Amino acid sequence: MYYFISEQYRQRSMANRGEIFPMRIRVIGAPIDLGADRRGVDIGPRAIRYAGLIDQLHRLGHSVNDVGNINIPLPENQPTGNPRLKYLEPITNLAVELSDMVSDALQSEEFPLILGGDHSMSLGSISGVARVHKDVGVIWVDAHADFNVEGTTPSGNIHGMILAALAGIGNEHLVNVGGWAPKIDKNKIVIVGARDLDTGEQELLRKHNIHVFTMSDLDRRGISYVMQQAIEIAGANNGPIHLSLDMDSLDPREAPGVGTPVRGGLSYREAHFAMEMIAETQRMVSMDVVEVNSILDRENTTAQLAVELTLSALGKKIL
Ligand SMILES: NC(=[NH2+])NCCC[C@H](N)C(=O)O
Ligand SMILES: [Mn+2]
Ligand SMILES: [Mn+2]
Repeated sequence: MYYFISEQYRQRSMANRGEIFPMRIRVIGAPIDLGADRRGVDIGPRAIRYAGLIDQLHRLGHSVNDVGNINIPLPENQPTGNPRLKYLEPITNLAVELSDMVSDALQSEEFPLILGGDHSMSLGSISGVARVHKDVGVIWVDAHADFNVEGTTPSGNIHGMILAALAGIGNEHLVNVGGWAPKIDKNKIVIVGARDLDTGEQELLRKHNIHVFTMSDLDRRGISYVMQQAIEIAGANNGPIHLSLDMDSLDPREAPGVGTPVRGGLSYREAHFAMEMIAETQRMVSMDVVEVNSILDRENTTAQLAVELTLSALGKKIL
């Protein structure tokens, strides 16, 4: 079975050598940092644009509609609320707004590219995609699983709970954002690059049989095998795929500008190849790039890498 699919990919990528599939891309900035402890991811969308995102997408042959950033309230002006679910209210408010923006982009036949911000913004982006593509699967590339709930979180930071919420697990306000749940079929969720899971989170992942490819799996099987499997699971029956790229999936030597760095991550080439494989499928319908923390970054390196990886995911090839 998987030989058949890999043969298909091979032929498709051969056929497209040197050409890209031109798309209309709608760029949406979600400079939220309420889901994480470290201030600095709120500059992420600006840093990614500054690193040349729009211009390079144009050069690749795409057309781009950059609608700017969503307004996010400052943490200083917000009550923290429940310490196990910090800033729940403004985070769910943003999710509703972003969800509308993302489904609107898709209805206008534009590809939503959402720039974070911390990973809590994916509650909105993925809800918006799932409203239009009911069968969408998610490839979550991350050092973390973001599968905590109120009772397992070590930090109270909601960015560590978002994937569980999308699968219908956790606090009802997070789970039912927009008035419906679950957003994603948990059998179509795949985590790639995991290496820092909390104890209660591990139990939840096992209990719900979530597909997780850890860094050990990657060492054992290689990025090509892992991504092939990830694409088959998230994109079952040739279905649509959403990619959520947390920049802390990369090794901190490549991506120092993230709030929660963990050693032993994806290499530069592994990350690019993963993106290239997703591009080859031509089934990605939307993408998030999150957790670029400019205060911790070195000369915008992480934002530049975010741009490079986005280009690979959107069709850039070496030859
Ligand atoms: N999107 C992220 N960077 N998440 C980090 C989560 C870290 C930790 N597991 C927590 O729940 O607090
Ligand atoms: Mn994350
Ligand atoms: Mn992470």
